[in-house]
Amino acid sequence: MVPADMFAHLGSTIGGLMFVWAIFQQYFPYEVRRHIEKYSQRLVGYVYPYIQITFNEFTGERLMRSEAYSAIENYLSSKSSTQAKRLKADIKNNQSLVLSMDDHEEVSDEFKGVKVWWASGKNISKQQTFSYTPINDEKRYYKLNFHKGQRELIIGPYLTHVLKEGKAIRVRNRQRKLYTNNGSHWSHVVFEHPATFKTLAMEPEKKQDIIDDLMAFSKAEEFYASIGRAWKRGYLLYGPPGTGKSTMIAAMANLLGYDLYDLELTAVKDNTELRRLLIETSSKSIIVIEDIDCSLDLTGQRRKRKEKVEEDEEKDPREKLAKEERETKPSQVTLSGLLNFIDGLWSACRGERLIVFTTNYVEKLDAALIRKGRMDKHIELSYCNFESFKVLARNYLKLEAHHLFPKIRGLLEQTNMTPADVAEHLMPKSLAGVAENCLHNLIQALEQEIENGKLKAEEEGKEKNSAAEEKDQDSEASSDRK
Ligand SMILES: Nc1ncnc2c1ncn2[C@@H]1O[C@H](COP(=O)(O)OP(=O)(O)OP(=O)(O)O)[C@@H](O)[C@H]1O
Ligand SMILES: [Mg+2]
Repeated sequence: MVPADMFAHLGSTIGGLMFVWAIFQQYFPYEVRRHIEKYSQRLVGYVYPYIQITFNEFTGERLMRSEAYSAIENYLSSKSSTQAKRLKADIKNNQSLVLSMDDHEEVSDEFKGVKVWWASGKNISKQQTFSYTPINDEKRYYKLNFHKGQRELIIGPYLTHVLKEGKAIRVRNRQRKLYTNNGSHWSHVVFEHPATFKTLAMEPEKKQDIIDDLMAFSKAEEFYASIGRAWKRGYLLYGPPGTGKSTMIAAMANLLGYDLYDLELTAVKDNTELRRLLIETSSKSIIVIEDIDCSLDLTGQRRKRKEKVEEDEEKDPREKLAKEERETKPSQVTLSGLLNFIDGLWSACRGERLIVFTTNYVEKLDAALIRKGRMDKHIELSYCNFESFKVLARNYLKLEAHHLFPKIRGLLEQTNMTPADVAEHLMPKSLAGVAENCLHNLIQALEQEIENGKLKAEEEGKEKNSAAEEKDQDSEASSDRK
């Protein structure tokens, strides 16, 4: 047969088939057609060894976006970017580019040595509706294909794994927020502090210990549930101003991917308001109360009460706290209110919460406030030592070692300078700032500090001497009078 004839033949065959199909559709009763489709699918089912699950984007009345669908989308995004040939790009949360596979793409995945395939697709519904706003009538879905021998593994553990991982990815990618309370309401801004534990200047072992503690906490949901405790942990950060307390809180939030709630106690009217604010905090958050010693003179309040109620010391401490609460003015947050919330309130709330207190004067704080169980971990941030200096030099000057380091080490041991001050001197003063100049600046400043320290000590010594002399003279005079 010549090619032209062949095409003519093929054309007429196709035409014939289409004609038969049209007749079939039009004249075969619906019932018969349905039966034929049903049995042909069953027949395919006997020979075709794969199982298919469909996850639609919208479930129910198309109002709710399926949680499973978005979890799968997140889960597949990393696989799509390496496997799929056609990708869709989108910027989510104003943050990073998120890639997902385009319609009718397929990617494979492996779970415990079993291979599965994911395909994306869409149905376009032909329904005609009239509306002022255009309705997107595309219904997207993901289809999961796997061998029927693996049914149990895939439907059980694998799908659980996909959904859990997908949700975790969403949490990691979400945009985090910094909340501050404006009276009794939280308002928020996007949290984008760049601090990390890597750039935080402190002794490496101490730093690692804190990181381990945080990571263990964030993974300990089951443990906390099993011992019957609320999933929370309290940190107390203390040290002089400029030693990195606020910086460390930002680093914690960045490490764990938590939101930050900066609670300004002085702006809270009373305990009811405090309770409302705390209940409104979401899970995966760090609640920060800065300068706890300055907030509302909490310690003073308690001490005064203590003196008053000294006589009924043997009574139940809970009663004492309640009494104290009654006695204080209604327009104030009390220490007992705060303690109660830290202790008990969150048992009723799901999800993990860190609560961080900072102070410059740990010795001023009431022992009840910082006992273990309330503040589980006490972290001291202190003056800059050589280990911390090395971190700063690495951050600011990209220096690992330098011939001036030993000298700086010696000077740091003789004086107290905060990391904030050291960092200030390592800041290049001009764009062309040379590392060596910065180090010289620092050395100068340190020597100046040491000099100042000596002068101060001398003066204090003199004052002491003269005071002692005066005292001597006074006592001599009084003994003379006698
Ligand atoms: N340990 C540190 N590591 C890195 N940078 C630090 C450190 N300590 C201080 N800094 C720098 O100094 C600045 C001030 O530090 P920060 O605000 O964290 O101090 P603070 O301890 O919270 O002080 P305050 O008690 O006054 O609130 C920060 O911007 C940071 O750049
Ligand atoms: Mg601070």
